[in-house]
Amino acid sequence: MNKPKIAIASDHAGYATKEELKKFLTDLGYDVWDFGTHSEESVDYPDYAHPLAEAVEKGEYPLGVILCGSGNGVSITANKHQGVRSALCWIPEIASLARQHNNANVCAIPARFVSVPEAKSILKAFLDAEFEGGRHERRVEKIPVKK
Ligand SMILES: O=C(CO)[C@H](O)[C@H](O)[C@H](O)COP(=O)(O)O
Repeated sequence: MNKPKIAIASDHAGYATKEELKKFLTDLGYDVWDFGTHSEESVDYPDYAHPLAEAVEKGEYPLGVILCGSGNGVSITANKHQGVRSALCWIPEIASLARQHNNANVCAIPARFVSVPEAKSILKAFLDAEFEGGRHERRVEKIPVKK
């Protein structure tokens, strides 16, 4: 089966883990695009989370991975985009549920609170899970704010 293209981004707090996850994903056969940042120099997470979320929103990437210290800054930013469902994933079980029940398309990882091996396990769980549909489909369809 073809593996989906994956977008990845972080701020400075997530940079080191992002680099490890890029290698991990590439070794698993995924086609990965890095939206930055490209060093540990202090940056502002929206400058990286918005471009990734725009690309996911446009359908250029079906899935994204974003990292910052807590995972909250990047996730809050990404969720401002219609069609993006970013979930804060700190253990593999939550990552699986984010796909199975919420059809999350962006996995937000708190880089200052998980080790690199934990981050890999979280991401693998996210990627291996599938949306279950059914009652969850009805709920996910109710998420967007109706104008
Ligand atoms: O936005 C965040 C909090 O939700 C991220 O964890 C950032 O990475 C963090 O705020 C960066 O903090 P720093 O003190 O500027 O390194």
